[in-house]
Amino acid sequence: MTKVRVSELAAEFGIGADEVLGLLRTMDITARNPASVLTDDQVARARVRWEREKRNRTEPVVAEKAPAKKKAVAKKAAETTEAKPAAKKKVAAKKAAAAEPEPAPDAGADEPVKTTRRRRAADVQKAEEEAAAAQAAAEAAAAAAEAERAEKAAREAEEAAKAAKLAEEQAAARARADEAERLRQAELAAAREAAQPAPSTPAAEPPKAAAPAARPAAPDAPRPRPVPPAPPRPRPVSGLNLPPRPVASATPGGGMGGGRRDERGGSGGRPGAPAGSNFGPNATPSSGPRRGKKGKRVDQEQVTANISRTMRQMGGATGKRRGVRDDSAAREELAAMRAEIAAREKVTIRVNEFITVSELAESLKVPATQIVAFAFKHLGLMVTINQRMDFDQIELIASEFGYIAVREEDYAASAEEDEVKDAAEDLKPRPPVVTIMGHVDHGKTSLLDYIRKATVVAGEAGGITQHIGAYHVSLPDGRQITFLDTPGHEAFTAMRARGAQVTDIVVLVVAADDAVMPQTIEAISHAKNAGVPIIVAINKIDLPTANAMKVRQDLLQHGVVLEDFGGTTLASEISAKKGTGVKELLEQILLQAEILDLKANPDRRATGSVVEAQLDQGKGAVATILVQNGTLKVGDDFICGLHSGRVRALLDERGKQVKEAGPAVPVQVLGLTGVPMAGDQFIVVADAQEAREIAQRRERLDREAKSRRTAKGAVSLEDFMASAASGEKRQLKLLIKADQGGPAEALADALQQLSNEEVQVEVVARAVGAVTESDILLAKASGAIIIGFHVRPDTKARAAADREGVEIKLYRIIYEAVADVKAALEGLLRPEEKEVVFGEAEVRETFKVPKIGVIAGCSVRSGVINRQGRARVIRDGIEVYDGTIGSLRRFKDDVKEVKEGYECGIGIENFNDLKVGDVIEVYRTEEVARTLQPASAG
Ligand SMILES: Nc1nc2c(ncn2[C@@H]2O[C@H](COP(=O)(O)OP(=O)(O)OP(=O)(O)O)[C@@H](O)[C@H]2O)c(=O)[nH]1
Repeated sequence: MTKVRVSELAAEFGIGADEVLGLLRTMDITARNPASVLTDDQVARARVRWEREKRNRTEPVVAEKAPAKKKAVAKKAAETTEAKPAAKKKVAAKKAAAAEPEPAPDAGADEPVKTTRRRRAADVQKAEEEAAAAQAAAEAAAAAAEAERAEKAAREAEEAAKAAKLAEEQAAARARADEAERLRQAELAAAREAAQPAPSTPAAEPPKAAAPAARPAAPDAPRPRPVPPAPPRPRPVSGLNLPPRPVASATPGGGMGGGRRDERGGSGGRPGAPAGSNFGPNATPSSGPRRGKKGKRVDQEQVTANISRTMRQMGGATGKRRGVRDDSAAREELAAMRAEIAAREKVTIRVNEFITVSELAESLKVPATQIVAFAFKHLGLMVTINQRMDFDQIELIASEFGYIAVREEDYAASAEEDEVKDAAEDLKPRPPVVTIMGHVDHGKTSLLDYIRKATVVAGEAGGITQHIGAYHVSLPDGRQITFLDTPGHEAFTAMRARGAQVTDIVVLVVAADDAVMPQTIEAISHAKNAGVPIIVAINKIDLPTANAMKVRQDLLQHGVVLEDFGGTTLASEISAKKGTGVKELLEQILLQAEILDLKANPDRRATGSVVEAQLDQGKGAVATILVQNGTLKVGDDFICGLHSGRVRALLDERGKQVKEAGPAVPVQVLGLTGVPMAGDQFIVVADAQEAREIAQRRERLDREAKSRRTAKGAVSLEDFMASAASGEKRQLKLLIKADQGGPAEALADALQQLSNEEVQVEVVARAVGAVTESDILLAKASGAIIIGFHVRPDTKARAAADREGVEIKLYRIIYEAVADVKAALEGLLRPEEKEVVFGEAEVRETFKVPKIGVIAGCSVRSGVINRQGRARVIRDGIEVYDGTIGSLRRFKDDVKEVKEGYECGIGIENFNDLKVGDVIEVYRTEEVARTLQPASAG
């Protein structure tokens, strides 16, 4: 970890250390003084925040320029009218007042004005009352003359408009739209003014803060007599928080600007366009229900709505007198806007939050390595190619590469379902939902297993037998906790990526004989980003090398302040192996849950999230749903991701049928029309027809979104050869998985060295472990081929590879892998040896048979175990032996084959190290004549 002090960060940002300390405070990062040392994670977060802060700071500056310009225009208009008869001057002053942007505190209001405003604040109430009285009295007197005056004022306003013509021409098309609206407001204001009493009352005196633009028109010019110094703006309007009409007239483009003001970095911005739409009280309302917190993202609908509103406004303001000229102005305006939208569309990328670096790279059409380098250099973030990023980071990176990132909702799910708010009295306490995270081998699985076994209530038939991705346990006192049985951050982020925030508490497992490791840090930042409290489980304290204090101190370095150090994070010292301290850990979880005051309403239609889903040969599509609110019952119609259905049956984690499941209870749901994705929302609806319609709509939206994405197809070595033969310069991307780190590196090096001027080998990722589904997805996204060395794909990965068309090449000798890739590079691929897997059996028990060796009592998981085939033994996804079957028996009989679902005894020739849990895969190899396939498109 590099040490970065606050003062160094301040120097890097070019601001004071105090300011950095302030920034850190807003991010809940404790740093006492400029010499305080920050962790890498904190530095990275501070950089991201500062980048955002910097942008926010620069935007108002740009915005302020426009008001200044407007002010000048208004002043000019006022000055022009100054020379004209006095009656006109009044209108000009009025107009100038109307044209003056709202002197919002951030719009650069000068200090005296502020002081005046403060001084007057106390008088406001009184003045208001007086003004109201005066206005009421005057209204009666002025009513008769009102119509005549209004007409006159309208004529004057037209004159004023002519006077402002010069200014209008200088302004851009947008300014013209503003002007039209301003004119309309001027007419209204003039009419209103006509109804006001002529003499100034204390209340009628315009406050300087409210109408500063009136001043340039008034000060030195001798006031022409016939017209009394009529108040440009009546005080009641400005003094109170009433809808500030004249100010509103100053920024009719606020709405327009709302849709256009995202021109960060100047993209698409036109000179003279009033960028000032992000100031003034009406700027925000006019920007509509914008998603996201910053309100500066492009919103196509918003822009379109603004165009039509501008058209309406222009039509309303022009009337017959200005019809012809403004019609063409409107057309011009519209054409300019359309061009602008089209230009912006070109640099707009639509992304789902939490897309991976490689997906982002694909959208930005740059190599992923550039993004990795940029994130490291400028944001201080160490990202890997398949790491997911949050929207702020995506937005920053996209803007660096000249794109505007727009958040794309998955299937606009929320808009469709009516959000029923629960009354406080309907809410009842619910169990907490816990996810266990931590570094590899720190003991997550062991802890989950121990809890699962230890907390099974005595007498519960069979205990927890099914792995359904989640289970809930009852403590002796009846309190319950739900555990998501998918340890690791991937499941957590994958669910968050789809908008499902199901976890209430994260248990962070750190091995006491190790230290805080990269994945521990990652887990901390995942939990913090999601705003989920952490409980630390310091594991393996039974080991003599355990040093719990070191773990505590390490965690402090990473912003996790345990209770012992005066923080709020709870921690337990446990041994997942022996069960020591696990009870205390569960107590802490329940304590934390009490603090969180978790509640849900069980008496409503259920909503939940998909934890896991798969296609079961017997049951069809099956999904584990964690009910988040309401109660799910058999027979309920529902919509789930892109699918709909009716609950046919509900199964709990013991495989038992249940009739219903309440909040925070996980259940397996049967009756889906398709397999949803983890994190998909599950919503019970009143009407089956409605569910089907929503599902169809979502499917269409999903298809559209998919086709928008520039998906790259999967490649195979054959494809690569074909294109190599056609003479294209190509890149062969590889994803390497090996049983150990050393061979992975060695293989990567050896393969990369095959690159030459015409062809290049790029290793997109190398890692240790079995080939998993996420490897397939990464390979698909980056157009890579998977090279497995001494590892096997699991069943899910194999299915995914078939589905996605990703090629997996498995090797046991580095030389063979290198030779194959080399042959592919040279366009000389040897006939392919294709492997056909007959079936898989899982070892349930082992027996030592004298003179024969170890026989494994197995259950055939899939396919057929065939005596003729070769057998390989797989332990934890890693191949440990490859040989032939020595004996295959069912009961006492030797058999040729055993089918799925049956039990049998298997002996492997010359291999006695079979263990419970091993998988025996039986296969045969075939030599297949190589065919060149056309490149498949995604
Ligand atoms: N001595 C001791 N060993 C433990 C304890 N908890 C886990 N282990 C061992 O640590 C190793 C890793 O434990 P796992 O539970 O598989 O760790 P994990 O974090 O789930 O690992 P991954 O699934 O690979 O991420 C296993 O060999 C466990 O037996 C413990 O409390 N004490």
